[in-house]
Amino acid sequence: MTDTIFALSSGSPPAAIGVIRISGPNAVAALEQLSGDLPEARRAGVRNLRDREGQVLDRALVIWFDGPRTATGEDIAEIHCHGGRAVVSALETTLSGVSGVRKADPGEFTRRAFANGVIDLAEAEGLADLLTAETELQRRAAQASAGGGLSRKVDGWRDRLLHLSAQVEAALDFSDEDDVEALPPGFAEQTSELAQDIRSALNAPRAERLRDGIRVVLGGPPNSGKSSLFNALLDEGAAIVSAEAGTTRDVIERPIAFAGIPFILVDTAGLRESGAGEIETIGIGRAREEFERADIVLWLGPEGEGPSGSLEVAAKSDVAGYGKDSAVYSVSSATGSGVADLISGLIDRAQQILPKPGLAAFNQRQAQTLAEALDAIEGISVTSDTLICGERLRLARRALDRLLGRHSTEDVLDALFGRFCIGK
Ligand SMILES: Nc1nc2c(ncn2[C@@H]2O[C@H](COP(=O)(O)OP(=O)(O)OP(=O)(O)O)[C@@H](O)[C@H]2O)c(=O)[nH]1
Ligand SMILES: [K+]
Ligand SMILES: [Mg+2]
Repeated sequence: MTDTIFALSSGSPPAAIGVIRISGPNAVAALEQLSGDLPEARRAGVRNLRDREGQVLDRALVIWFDGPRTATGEDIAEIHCHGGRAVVSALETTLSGVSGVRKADPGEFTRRAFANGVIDLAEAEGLADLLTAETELQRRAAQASAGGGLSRKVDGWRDRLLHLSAQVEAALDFSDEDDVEALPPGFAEQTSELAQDIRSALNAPRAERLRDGIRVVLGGPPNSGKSSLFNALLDEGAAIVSAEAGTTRDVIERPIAFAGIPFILVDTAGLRESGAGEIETIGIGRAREEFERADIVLWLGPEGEGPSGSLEVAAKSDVAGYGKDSAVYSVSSATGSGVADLISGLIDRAQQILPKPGLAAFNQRQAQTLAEALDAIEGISVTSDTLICGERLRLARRALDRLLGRHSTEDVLDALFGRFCIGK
């Protein structure tokens, strides 16, 4: 029989309330051992919870849900107790003493939900992202995946593949009669439309872009005002600023959200050909590496001398700076003027790079399986052998099934569910 698992699903104690979740065949019996009797299913009730000696451990709200119409697909019981460390620990000890009941591994509740078909793999991934979401944009994208938006899209493609397969089957059935395996008119078009839809989804930004944030690297010669601008954008004194050329020698990065969009600001050592000491020279090498990794480079140096594609910023606008004609942004970290405009500019750029707000975006793993599906579909042409068409459609469908976790391997599952904390 399946183990019954439990865990503190709320934040770590001490807290006002602690929620202990129990899931599995013995969940309801385990709760009843502590509470003596139970309210009706799906109705909350207040009960004294006792240990095996009959000592009252806490007076708490209890509720239970009969499976399979639950979050895990199993029977679930919940204890909403006082969130003190000792209260929670006494209840956990008592629960551990109930036979067939043990503490849950990280992500085990969600893994059961997946195993019992309550959610598919794409929804589980969305849920993992939702729990780690730190900005509004991350939350909305994760919500869309967790809510099944992405799965519905993939299911739609899968239905279209099934429809195409049916046409191939029909063509094969008739083929002995006149030796012509004619695919119906429209087959080629439907196939290429489907390929086009999947291709455009693949060309859209990946979900990881949202998770990792947009990397904005500040570059320029020593003393061009990079660290000062870095601090002004962060609104804190994270980086050392001084009149001495070569103040910043290492790469400093800080995450920040503008308009709910996650950014990583990166301050670098000023670039110079000579006069730099050993440590600064290493820093300059690192700065150049950062330019390669950057999504956006803000160039504070002389016009046209920055890495290609960088945004020209005229810094120190309160005093004579480089006086760049082509500077898109003119800022003064000393007075703050132009900083808000620069931030809006960063937001605009980020929106072009990131998935559209509220739309579920495919992550790297999902994109990989989508690319396999696309590859199989692209190999189909009207001139191909009908049997080969059928096989390719089947391969494409298998890839989409893997995306949704219908044929997932243990390592994929371990990697995903390991991302969850205990209690989820
Ligand atoms: N007036 C004025 N001075 C500024 C402004 N920004 C920076 N400075 C001054 O310029 C000098 C260099 O500033 P930093 O921010 O350290 O320059 P940096 O580019 O980080 O320099 P390195 O780390 O050495 O490469 C300091 O004395 C700052 O006070 C500004 O907007 N206006
Ligand atoms: K400096
Ligand atoms: Mg600096």
